Amino acid sequence: MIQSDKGADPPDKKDMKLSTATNPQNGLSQILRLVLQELSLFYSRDVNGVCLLYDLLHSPWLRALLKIYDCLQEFKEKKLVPATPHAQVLSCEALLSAHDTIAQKDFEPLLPPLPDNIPESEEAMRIVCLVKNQQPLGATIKRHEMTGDILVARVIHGGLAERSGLLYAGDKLVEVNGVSVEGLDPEQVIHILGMSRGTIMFKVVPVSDPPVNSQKMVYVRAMTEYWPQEDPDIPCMDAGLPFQKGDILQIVDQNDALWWQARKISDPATCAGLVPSNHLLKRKQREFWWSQPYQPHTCLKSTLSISMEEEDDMKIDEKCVEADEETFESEELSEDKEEFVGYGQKFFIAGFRRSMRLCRRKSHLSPLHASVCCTGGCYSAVGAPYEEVVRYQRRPSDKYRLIVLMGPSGVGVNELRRQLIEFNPSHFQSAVPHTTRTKKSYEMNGREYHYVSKETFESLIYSHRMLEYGEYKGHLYGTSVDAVQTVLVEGKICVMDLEPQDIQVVRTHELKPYVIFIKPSNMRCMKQSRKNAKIITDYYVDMKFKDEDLQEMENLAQRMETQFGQFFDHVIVNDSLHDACAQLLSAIQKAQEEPQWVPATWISSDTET
Ligand SMILES: Nc1ncnc2c1ncn2[C@@H]1O[C@H](COP(=O)(O)OP(=O)(O)OP(=O)(O)O)[C@@H](O)[C@H]1O
Repeated sequence: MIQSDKGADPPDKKDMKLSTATNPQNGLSQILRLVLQELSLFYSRDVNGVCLLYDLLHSPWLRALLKIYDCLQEFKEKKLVPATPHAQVLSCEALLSAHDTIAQKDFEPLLPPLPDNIPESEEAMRIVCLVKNQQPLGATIKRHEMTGDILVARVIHGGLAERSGLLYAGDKLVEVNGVSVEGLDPEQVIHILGMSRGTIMFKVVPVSDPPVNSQKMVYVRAMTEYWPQEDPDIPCMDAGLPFQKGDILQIVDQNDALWWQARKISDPATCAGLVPSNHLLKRKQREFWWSQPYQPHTCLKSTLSISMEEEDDMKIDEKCVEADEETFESEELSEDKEEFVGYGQKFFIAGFRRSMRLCRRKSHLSPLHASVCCTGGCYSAVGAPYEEVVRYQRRPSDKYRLIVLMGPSGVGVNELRRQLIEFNPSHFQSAVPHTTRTKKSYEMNGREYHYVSKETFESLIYSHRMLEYGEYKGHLYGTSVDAVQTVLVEGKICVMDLEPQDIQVVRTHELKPYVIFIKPSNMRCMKQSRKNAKIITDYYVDMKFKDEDLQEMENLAQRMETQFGQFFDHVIVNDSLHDACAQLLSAIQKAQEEPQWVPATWISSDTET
């Protein structure tokens, strides 16, 4: 304890030396020495508290501490050198030799030698303990048809069993939690497993050649949907992976010819699930197709172009009858009058002929057209169920990807396209369509249309150079690949609208289309947002949308999504025009600048050329 002692001797000079004996550069000792000197002047005068402070600073423990401090300081300033010149080499060698001694040591338990009289049929067993948590074990079992053995049928990628690295497809199950599975049905074994809590112990006879998955990862786009709950053939319903049209799947295992293992890229953390192989799904599609009542050309094209064409005719008549006074005042659109919507703008925009889409839908389907279109329309019924895809990032030197807009008539495809081009005409452009009708006095070849003969037009169709076309009032109209290429070669983004059944024609490595589906929002919102919008038909302009028109638009949008949803890269709901435009701009930018999934054939074709 440190105490103040008024009767203590006055400070003597020897003590001071102790402090000065320390390194003169040592600031701490120097300060202490000066403080003590100062205090000593007041010591004899017994100024309040001075004795206490003096004794404190003069105490032996403080001086001892200072001594230690000084020694350390001295030691710090000395440069340390190894005891021997080869100390570093020696220490390295010592470390390596320690490592070798430990590494050579056999840590396996010493087992007694095997007895000589083991029967040859005796099988090696493996005991596997898995701790069951919330997730499934990730393995399926089956009974061997001949022997009745219970075997591990497959181990699901990313599941508990696979992560343990101890269970393989083909392993024979002998016991589960000490219960022999001999003679049991797989369902009974599943029941035992279901009742188990915590750690589950399997006794298995390991398969002689554990399967090795050497296949490369493949990514596919699902061209159809699949619901394991509705598939009586799936080996294990719980292990099934449901998917919808357009989902991108990572195929992680194709060892089984019938059932692959896959994961959705939108959900990479989950363990894989069972999906039918390409071959099996194709067979299922075919069986389903044949089981349906006969419908000549079930594709959307036929319903739109033949039956809907007639429906549309009727509806237009009805609309004429039901139209209110305001509508009756609208003028009939003569062929010569403002045929091009493009003329009303600040500058001329090609490819915006009034009712261009309507004319395509209402056109009488020529036999030529019917024969070509059906391949695309019927494709989804029995086409490839999976399409291999790869990530594609457009390089700055590459041409822009073609932007395709599609949606039910009246949803606003043309409005959005027009707004986009008006927003930046030097960046976005439409392709100039072809026609077989004669040029009018105010038109220019290559501006409104490319005016060609019927023979030329038909040869373009037969050589697959027409992306879409239709017949209207005896004339052919359409957009060619070359017209689109002209825009792309100029370094601009070509934006075109297309009927869904023509989609296969544009899906080429040459154009690498990015398809945006424009969708109506719900009826309530549509009624509100289309309050002042006008339907443009080839009979009347300025006719308001009626509830039936909006309902028809919604129904058609649903049919398009059901039948062609797998081809849509992006979906925009056109409720507020301003928001839809903003979304369109951002989607187009992403399509051109960010990596996207595209058919693998588009990229391999690139390398070939
Ligand atoms: N979000 C919207 N809000 C209000 N009106 C809209 C909206 N989108 C489009 N419209 C209007 O709806 C009408 C039909 O649009 P548009 O002509 O673009 O349809 P479309 O999809 O091209 O169909 P079609 O090819 O049959 O003409 C136009 O008058 C357009 O201005």
